[in-house]
Amino acid sequence: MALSRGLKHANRYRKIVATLTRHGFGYIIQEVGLFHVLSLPKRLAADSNKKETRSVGTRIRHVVEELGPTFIKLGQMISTRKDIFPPSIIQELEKLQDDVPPFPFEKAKKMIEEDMDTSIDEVFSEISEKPLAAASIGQVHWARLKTGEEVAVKISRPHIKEIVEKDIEILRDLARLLHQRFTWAQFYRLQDVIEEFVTAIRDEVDYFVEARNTDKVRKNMEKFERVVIPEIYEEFSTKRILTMSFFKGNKISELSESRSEVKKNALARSLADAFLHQVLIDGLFHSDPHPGNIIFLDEDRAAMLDFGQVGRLNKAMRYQFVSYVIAMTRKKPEEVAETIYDMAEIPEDINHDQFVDDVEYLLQKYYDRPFNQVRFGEAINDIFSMSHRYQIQIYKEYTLLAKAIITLESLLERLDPELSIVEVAEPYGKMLARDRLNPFAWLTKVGREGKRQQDILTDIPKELRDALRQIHKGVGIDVKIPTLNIFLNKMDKIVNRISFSITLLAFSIIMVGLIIGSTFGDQNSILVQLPVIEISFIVSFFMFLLLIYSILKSGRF
Ligand SMILES: Nc1ncnc2c1ncn2[C@@H]1O[C@H](COP(=O)(O)OP(=O)(O)OP(=O)(O)O)[C@@H](O)[C@H]1O
Repeated sequence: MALSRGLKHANRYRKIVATLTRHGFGYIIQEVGLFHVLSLPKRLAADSNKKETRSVGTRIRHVVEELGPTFIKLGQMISTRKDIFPPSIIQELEKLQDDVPPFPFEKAKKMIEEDMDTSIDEVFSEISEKPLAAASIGQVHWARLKTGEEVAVKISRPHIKEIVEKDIEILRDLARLLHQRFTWAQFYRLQDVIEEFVTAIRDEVDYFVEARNTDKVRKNMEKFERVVIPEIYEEFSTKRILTMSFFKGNKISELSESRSEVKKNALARSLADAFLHQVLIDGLFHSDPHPGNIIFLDEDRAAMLDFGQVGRLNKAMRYQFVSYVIAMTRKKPEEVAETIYDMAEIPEDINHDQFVDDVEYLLQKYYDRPFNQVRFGEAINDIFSMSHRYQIQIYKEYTLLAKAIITLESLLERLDPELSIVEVAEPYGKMLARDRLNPFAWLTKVGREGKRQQDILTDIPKELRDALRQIHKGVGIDVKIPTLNIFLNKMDKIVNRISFSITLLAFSIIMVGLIIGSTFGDQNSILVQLPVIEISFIVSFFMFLLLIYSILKSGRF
């Protein structure tokens, strides 16, 4: 299969192989047999044995820089996987910039006219020929709509989709070959990394995805006055063109002199607040809040840009993550390990005791410091990286979140070094815990589940009863069964009793919820509320057992 694809994209393959070889990775190409398959010149094979003095990280960076957008994006993604890759490689890949030379305005104009099916003057009354920024996937131009609004127009690089798709095929082949031949490729889960990357980059080259994400986040954040999200102009957006409201303001580097400490502190808090709301309440968050994606507007407002890549966490995952954070702040290694198990795929033969020891060792680093003085993202990530050594595969939603927290924290630190993201998170964590305890949420859930069980329990026997009644009446069958009537009546009773027990169970759970909800209410910190959740389940469970016991004991079944 690799061979046919190799031939299909032979030129691109040759370019990739030649670049890898030039930077000292020829031995890998030789090992997977590509020299032979691509009939590469002998000179390249000779090059592959050259002695290298540069570090592996530097050479990987040079390779991806030379191979263009797809590889630069891959390098950037790898640089965020501190849980998997060694620091020497991460540090080099973090240097990857994607300000690349812009493509000519004429090409941008052509794409706008093709996609809008009209002349550019019909869409914009003004558009700057020089882009505001040019990145590996696209570039951004300032423009004014005919209706007068200022907009930012993001236009993708010509043929970027085709380039990316071709590279994806090659990358998948290479990852598979490497996985077959090298244990390091298995250890770093290269094939999984590539698949994750494929999903991410396909989203990035399709601006409809970014438009949808931006729109959702904007709606979720409507109440936030201090953090704003661009409005998308759908009628002027396509897969290759994204038109959104333009924000005039400063980047963080331009901010330092012009604003007071108080304003900067307020900005830091608003940004942290907005981000944590996205993570813990909405479950849809900006996955890369780096300085280029934040524009500081008037006084104490900021805009968040670029929702090409977002993170998603469902309610259960949000709760898991909060539990993990709480276990860390409590500095309880055993609890941290248990919560990690809920956030990852774990090998069956994991050495639990040793893992807990290692967690404890890492937590030691933070023992003598209050948590508000700890770089929280780094702390989360330290444990994720150590987990990888135990072949624990943390789900990507959490690693993406850890990376986003690290990125945001380093930005916030420049605005307000005293701000603790954990402190800002506490009310949201409480809200999440309270939501779990909320008897009305339980009521809906239990009601829904109870109804489902009841339907199953009543439907199946009903069908059975109907069938038996048909037999009893002798429809189509000539046999009468005298005892069947007694059996059918008994069955009706069983069904009624089961329905009754489910109703009773639902009721008991709701009662426990109400009691606990009203007892603990608001006053307690989330740290106290969590065991309450466990207790409530235990109490419900015992009430259920009691119920079953009393039903059985009554002997009426
Ligand atoms: N709505 C906007 N208002 C003002 N400036 C904007 C807007 N959108 C983008 N920009 C400018 O363009 C730059 C690049 O935008 P954006 O990050 O969305 O592009 P990108 O192609 O996704 O880049 P990257 O791949 O680096 O994330 C921003 O840093 C900002 O300077």
